[in-house]
Amino acid sequence: MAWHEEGSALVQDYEFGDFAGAIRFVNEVARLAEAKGHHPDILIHGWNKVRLTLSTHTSGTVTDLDRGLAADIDDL
Ligand SMILES: C[C@H](O)[C@H](O)[C@H]1CNC2=NC(N)=NC(=O)C2=N1
Repeated sequence: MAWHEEGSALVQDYEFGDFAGAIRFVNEVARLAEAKGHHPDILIHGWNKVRLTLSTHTSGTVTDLDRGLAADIDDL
């Protein structure tokens, strides 16, 4: 999977083996976001799927803060 632009945001979709796997991933992302002070929109759907949407609230655009968080999420 890869990040792609949707509107003025970076988006990536994930699928896990089960709901617990999706929640574990979301918790890892949450810890990362808290540490960086920069947060994605997180959608948990379809039992085992997660959609992360990244944009910078203050500008309404994709900034290096988003690109940096995306790269760190890829390293999880
Ligand atoms: C006060 C707090 O640090 C700010 O509101 C942070 C929180 N997390 C954030 N996350 C994102 N994606 N964009 C922001 O502009 C932003 N601002």
